[in-house]
Amino acid sequence: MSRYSGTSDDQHADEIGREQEYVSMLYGRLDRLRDQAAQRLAGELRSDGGTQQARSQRDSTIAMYAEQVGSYGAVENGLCFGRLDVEEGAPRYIGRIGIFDDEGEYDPLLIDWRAPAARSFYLATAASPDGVRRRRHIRTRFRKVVGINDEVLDLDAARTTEHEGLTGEAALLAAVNARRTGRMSDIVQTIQAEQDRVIRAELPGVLVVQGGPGTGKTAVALHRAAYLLYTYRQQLSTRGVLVVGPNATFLRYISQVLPTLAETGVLLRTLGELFPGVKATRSEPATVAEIKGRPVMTELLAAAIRDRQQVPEDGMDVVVERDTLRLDRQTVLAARERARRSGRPHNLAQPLFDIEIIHALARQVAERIGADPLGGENLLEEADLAEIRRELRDETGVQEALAELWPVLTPQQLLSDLFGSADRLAAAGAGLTGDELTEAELALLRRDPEGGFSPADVPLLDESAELLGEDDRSAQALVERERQQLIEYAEGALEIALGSRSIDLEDEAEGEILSVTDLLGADELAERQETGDRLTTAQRAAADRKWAFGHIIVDEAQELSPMAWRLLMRRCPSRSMTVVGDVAQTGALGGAASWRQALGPYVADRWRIRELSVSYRTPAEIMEVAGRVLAEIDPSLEPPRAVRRTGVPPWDLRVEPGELADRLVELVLREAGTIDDGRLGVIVPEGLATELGRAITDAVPEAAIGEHPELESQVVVLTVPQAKGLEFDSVLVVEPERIVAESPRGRSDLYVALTRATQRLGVLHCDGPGITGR
Ligand SMILES: Nc1ncnc2c1ncn2[C@@H]1O[C@H](COP(=O)(O)OP(=O)(O)OP(=O)(O)O)[C@@H](O)[C@H]1O
Repeated sequence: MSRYSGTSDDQHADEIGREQEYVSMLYGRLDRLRDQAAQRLAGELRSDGGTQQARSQRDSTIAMYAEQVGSYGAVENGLCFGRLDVEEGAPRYIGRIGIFDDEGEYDPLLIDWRAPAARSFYLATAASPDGVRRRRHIRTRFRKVVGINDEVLDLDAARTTEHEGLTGEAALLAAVNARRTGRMSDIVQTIQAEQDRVIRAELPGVLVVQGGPGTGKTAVALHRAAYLLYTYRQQLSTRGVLVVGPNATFLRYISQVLPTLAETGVLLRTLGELFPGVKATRSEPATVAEIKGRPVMTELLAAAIRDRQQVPEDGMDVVVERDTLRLDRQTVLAARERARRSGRPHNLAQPLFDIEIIHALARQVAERIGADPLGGENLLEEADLAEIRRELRDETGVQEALAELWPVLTPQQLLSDLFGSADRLAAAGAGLTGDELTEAELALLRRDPEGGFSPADVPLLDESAELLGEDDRSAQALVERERQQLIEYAEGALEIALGSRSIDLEDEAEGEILSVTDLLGADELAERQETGDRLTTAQRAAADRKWAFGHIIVDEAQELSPMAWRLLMRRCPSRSMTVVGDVAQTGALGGAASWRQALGPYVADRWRIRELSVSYRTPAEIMEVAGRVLAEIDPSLEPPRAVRRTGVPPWDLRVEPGELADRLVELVLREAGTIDDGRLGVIVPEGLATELGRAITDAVPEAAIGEHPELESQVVVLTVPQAKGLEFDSVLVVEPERIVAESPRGRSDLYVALTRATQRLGVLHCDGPGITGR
């Protein structure tokens, strides 16, 4: 399909020289743009805000310039990476951002890779050149052009191609063979056609991107976020984009990609971070997490809430001053029915319950103190009754009774109380059938109330918040009080102003009130307003449980439980989502067996799927080994096609159990020596992680181990759940059979472990036949 143009060394050097001139000119423009933005930012920061409205505008201007300064800095490396020579018109230079000539006709000097005019850079082929004669990849280091690769698109070349379907083959192979750094890089220079179609798919609806390991799902998902923000900026800048990843280590691994694409406003979160105010770090067995992920949990939580709406068998006494009032069972039952019938969530129905109980108690008091000694009607009037009710509300005994019968609950309280008590669990689970949740499973949920929450608790907290209803009356009351204060202030000032001027209040009052409040705006109210305004969309979204995102991207989505999907769907009422994963790599017990099963409850069959078929990470030699494991998981699944061979076959080494640690250390040292400044991943069974980690750090002190290993270290020791989504130049897999035995979905975990290497794979095992065949 393509051919590299044959040029002499001199011609090549000339070409590089010419491109250098152009690229230098672009960097000059970039510097000017950055300086301008920095100056404007400094100017805005120096100016005082003026009116409240002006301050708010100034804040968004400051945020805009600050973002511009940041993104002009972030695109420094590889600013311009491509050039298209077309049949008609001047060559088009393609880069990370768009830059225009600010003199004359305002021509594009550099076209943003996301713009329609850049698209043929990724799609044009010899068979379908789309007006393109030549595609050039420009390689730069810092600001220096260090190489160019040309493809001339003509049909003759199409017949001689080796790697069918690849665009920018030389640049692509250079990228996939490059040493890893411990941080994911962007792929903007070498996006392939099947990936481009995913990245540029339209915004609405749920798009599933299914693909085997190393097919670029994560890379594509992040580039799609950048593309959507560019193309639908208006729509998405106010609602924001959320990217959900499997764990904190993975999010750190991908965190550089969007900034280098000049996008800083995307919120990256694990599922465990999606309930503001809760840090879900508690660990728990996979079996417990699986139970918590089942849809039946909604019923369990609803029952747990109903169980908190108490009706004492024998009624209860309420001590008020020196008197004892009686709440009989019937009265409490009637109050509960009333409150439940309102259909409001628990916390919002509480005031109704409260009113019923207070009325019943007030009637008792009235009967005692207002009874007519002559046997006539009660002597108290409605105003007296109202006073009695007011006083009752302030009584500690009444408040305690109300809190016992119908407590206002936070989601955290509800869950801690439920899981902390066998009795509460039994009461909540009483109405469920054994098919939904067995007694033994229910008992597994029991835990120490101390110790915080686990990631699998987060969807349950969210569900509880929905079922309980958030009692934002106090927040609303505060806002209302502030508003009233503002009006009173303004009215007071207006009176003074009016006293000294004779104007017609009818005509002028409204405008006058505004200007007076403006004058008073430098007080604390305005300050509070200012802090609110300065938050970015991502920050506001992170702090707000009910935030509705404009688009959600879910990576490693196969791991999500049904309860996790419920949470995400709540955060995305528009159902504009990109769901990225591989059902063959599902590790979590409660994860998806199919996309239909995961998404069906929310969008029925209104979702579309795109498949990625080429693995850019895993070389053919390693893919053959991994493919055999995949066939054991499901013979109908096809492994992705590897983009290259490395000529380095994967190997097995059988060792005696007593010498595993020593031999592993030897191999770590050997492998580290073969990959220069690349990265070595050692993937171990969970049960051996501490012991082997210690043996390795004794020999290589800078090796990274533990719960959040530093991926930039040359040697990193991890378990399979930690290694998900990551990659290393060389990988050592230790005791594969133990990895299989230990994990809930054994073979899938082994498949993940075997597909983490970009170059070299070795397997160490104590028993069994080995898995690489060498
Ligand atoms: N078009 C491309 N050009 C250059 N490199 C690419 C391209 N596509 C993918 N890669 C590289 O391939 C590697 C694997 O990509 P990525 O991690 O996105 O795959 P994945 O499908 O998410 O894998 P997994 O399912 O194993 O997590 C990354 O190093 C990525 O940069």
